[in-house]
Amino acid sequence: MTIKLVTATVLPTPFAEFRLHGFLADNGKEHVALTLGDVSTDSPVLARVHSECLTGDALFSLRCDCGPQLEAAMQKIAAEGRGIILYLRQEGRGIGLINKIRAYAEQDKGLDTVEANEILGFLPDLREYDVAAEMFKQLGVQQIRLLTNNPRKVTKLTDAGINVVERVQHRVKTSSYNQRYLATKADKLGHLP
Ligand SMILES: Nc1nc2c(ncn2[C@@H]2O[C@H](COP(=O)(O)OP(=O)(O)OP(=O)(O)O)[C@@H](O)[C@H]2O)c(=O)[nH]1
Ligand SMILES: [Zn+2]
Repeated sequence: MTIKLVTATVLPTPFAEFRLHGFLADNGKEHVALTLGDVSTDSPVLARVHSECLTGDALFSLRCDCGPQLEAAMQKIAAEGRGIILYLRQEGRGIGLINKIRAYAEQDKGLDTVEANEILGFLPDLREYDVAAEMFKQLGVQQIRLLTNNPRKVTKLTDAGINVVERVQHRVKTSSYNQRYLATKADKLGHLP
């Protein structure tokens, strides 16, 4: 897998004026990184590795906690004045948008998120993080403090060669709609409460 940093620009947001870096991978996928401040010094950088969730990030879905997690990451980084968000295009834990909608339809019939993936013939989580390691490297990021509740993500990023020096809890408010989704993450996917 090779990925190239193609271009960068300023991205003003309600939280801070970030820098937006556009990457193109050799499989045609386009990924982005948002940075604030100088992330290339050796002091550990507050970081979020966020997997695309169109429904949660853009359509305000209450089925998951992705949108509020993205917003909270931007706020926390703005408050520190330094940090990075990798926005990776691995929708639906890697199964893609249409398959995620299929999985939601199975969940409507009573399955949990893991069972729904399995009935469609997918492993529960197909995400890969080599691309993240390469993006951090190209932006000069040496050590990160990772915003996540997912210890498997820490392991996978470490295996991909990223120096995760700290896990920073990244819990957001829950609702009645995403309670089962969060419970399944804790029970079956090893997420911390
Ligand atoms: N297959 C599938 N993917 C889902 C479902 N709900 C959310 N997702 C995807 O899950 C991804 C986010 O992963 P999560 O498991 O919520 O969280 P995480 O990134 O592992 O851990 P955190 O860092 O704590 O957020 C996004 O790509 C979502 O599109 C679902 O029901 N089925
Ligand atoms: Zn989501």
